[in-house]
Amino acid sequence: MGRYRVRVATGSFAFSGSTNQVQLWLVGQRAEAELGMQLRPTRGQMEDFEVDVSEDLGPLLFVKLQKIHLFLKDAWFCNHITVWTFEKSMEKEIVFPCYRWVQGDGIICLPEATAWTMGKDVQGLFQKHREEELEERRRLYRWATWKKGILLSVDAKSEKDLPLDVRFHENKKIDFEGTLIAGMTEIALKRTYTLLSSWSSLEDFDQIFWCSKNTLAKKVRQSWKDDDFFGYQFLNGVNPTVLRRSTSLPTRLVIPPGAEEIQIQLEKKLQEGCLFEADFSLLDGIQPNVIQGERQYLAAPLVMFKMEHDGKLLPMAIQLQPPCSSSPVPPLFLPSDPSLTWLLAKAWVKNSDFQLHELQAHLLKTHLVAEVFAVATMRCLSGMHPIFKLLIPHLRYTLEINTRARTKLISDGGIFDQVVNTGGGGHLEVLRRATACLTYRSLCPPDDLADRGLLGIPSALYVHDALRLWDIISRYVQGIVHLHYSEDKVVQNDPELQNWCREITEIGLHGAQARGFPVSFQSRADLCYFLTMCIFTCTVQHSGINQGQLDWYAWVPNAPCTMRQPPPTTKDVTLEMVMATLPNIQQACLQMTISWHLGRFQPDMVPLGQHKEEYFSGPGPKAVLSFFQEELNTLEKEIVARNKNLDLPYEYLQPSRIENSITI
Ligand SMILES: CC/C=C\C/C=C\C/C=C\C/C=C\C/C=C\CCCCCC(=O)O
Ligand SMILES: [Fe+2]
Repeated sequence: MGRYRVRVATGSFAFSGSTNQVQLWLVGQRAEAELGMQLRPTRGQMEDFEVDVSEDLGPLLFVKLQKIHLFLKDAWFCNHITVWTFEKSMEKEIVFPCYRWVQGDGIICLPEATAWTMGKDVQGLFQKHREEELEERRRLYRWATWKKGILLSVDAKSEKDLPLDVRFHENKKIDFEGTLIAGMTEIALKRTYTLLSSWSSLEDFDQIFWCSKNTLAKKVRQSWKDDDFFGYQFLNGVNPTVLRRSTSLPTRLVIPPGAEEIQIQLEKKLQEGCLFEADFSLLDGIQPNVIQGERQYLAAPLVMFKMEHDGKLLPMAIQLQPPCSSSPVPPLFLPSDPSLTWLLAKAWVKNSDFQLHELQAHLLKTHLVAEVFAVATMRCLSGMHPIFKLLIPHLRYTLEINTRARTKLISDGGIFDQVVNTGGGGHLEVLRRATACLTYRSLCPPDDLADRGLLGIPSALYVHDALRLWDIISRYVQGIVHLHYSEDKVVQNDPELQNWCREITEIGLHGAQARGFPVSFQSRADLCYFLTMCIFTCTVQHSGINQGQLDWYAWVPNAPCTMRQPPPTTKDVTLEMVMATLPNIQQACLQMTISWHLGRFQPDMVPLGQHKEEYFSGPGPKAVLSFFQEELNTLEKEIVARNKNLDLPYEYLQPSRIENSITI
């Protein structure tokens, strides 16, 4: 009974509006009313109207909507519906978030925005809605085993099989596909340009080093041979995930006869606590690719580093293959070796680092893990659930980019098969091995960085920024969790949440409880830690691992995607051997293009914490989000100020450059 003002907000990106008409209902605790109006939602518009309702609806619970079409079904992207009621001359605003496509002619039911756990709904007002919603979502988002031994993924053969709500919007799709076409055109031009020229010296890589490069890439081209630049990359480059402080000399480090001096030096550095290692044993025994009939080669190196007083990390020794009883002790390559020998040994390390970076750190530990969070969230948490509202902005576009990776990047005949030496199946085995040793601790920087002995190193900029961001995210998460869970018991008694946790660990992560992942949450603290890890992985960690592809991989000799000759077993290395080993022109061009495609700034990127969707209602969650944004802003300023004094600014974890979800 009374007058209602209704506002319908339509999305602003291409095709958000609809030529179809929309019918609305208001559903209250006592009755529901069909609003005798039909509107045609216009892109980017708020459409307001007032209606008089003769029945007493009671407190509003839902808005229902249905799209009516005559001929053409024209999807509509609804942002939200807002209703104002007038009671005792007081105006009350009630928001019904949608942020979804309204398709077909089914009726969609939008509950009011207040986040409710099931336990809070003592009258069971929303129970039926939640059950139906989750039943529908479980039908739409199904788990699939893409390859045995790898994390489960969403069931979609191509991006076209995905529900429209998780597809790229038109602008993102055009940008993604357009850039690929531009990249392929660039390769064709480079191939023509290099057709008649030789490919016999390192400087010949300059012939393709145009387009797809930037300031840092040019610096890499200048400095890639320097030992301190090589070491720097293990702290603050595209892959800061392999380095660890040594607590003893690695057992695989067998010292060959005549190299006893290096053992003394290593032991000294170990005593001083400044010996570090990067071990690529995970690659040992992986079958290398065969590209266009030519066998490629792989190594599984170990690099020992020392840290100088000024924070520089310098390589001391490189062993390219682990010792094996049937072969002579592998040589140790040293900075004192002939310059080309040492350079080739470092190039082998960087090729191995490329594999672990892209497959373990990037694909598995950000993209695929985030996909598990996304599928479990869609299957287990109602849109009314506070944790759904918290996480959903951090899951945008992840299912589509991962589906594209499975069809174009790591697929049969995909980019890995075409130009990477783990391609042709080895890359899947690396993913399997990395999955088998994926631990919860390794996804949580306070644990991971402590385990790797990397705390308290002033020159470790990734470490510094990652820990700051972890703390900021954890305060944000705590703010939201404490608003909705008054005590640990409420966490324990939340069936949707507990089911979500179990589905992630037992199903999506493939039985990861033995590796420390929880199967239930016993306290608010447990829950906050896990959610901090989820958001950190989907935002900070991915940005730290993804953006540098453009900078560090454009100059191909710095991180070759494949190696065409076996690793050296002696110190006699010639330029011919180096050039015959590094990628050929075609491989190098494709590496540059794909690195640019994946690492460049995304035009539609949403920075961390800056999403515009308002899933929550009320002042509490708004204040928590504002505080999060303030803290990010303060960190932004600190990082900018710090970077001003550095030769090589570390910008990947500057909050304005961190994307709110994994979209590329
Ligand atoms: C030379 C290869 C360089 C880097 C790529 C390696 C790993 C990246 C890891 C995750 C990226 C995730 C998703 C990317 C999705 C699709 C890429 C599409 C490439 C398509 C090329 C094409 O032929 O269409
Ligand atoms: Fe990525």
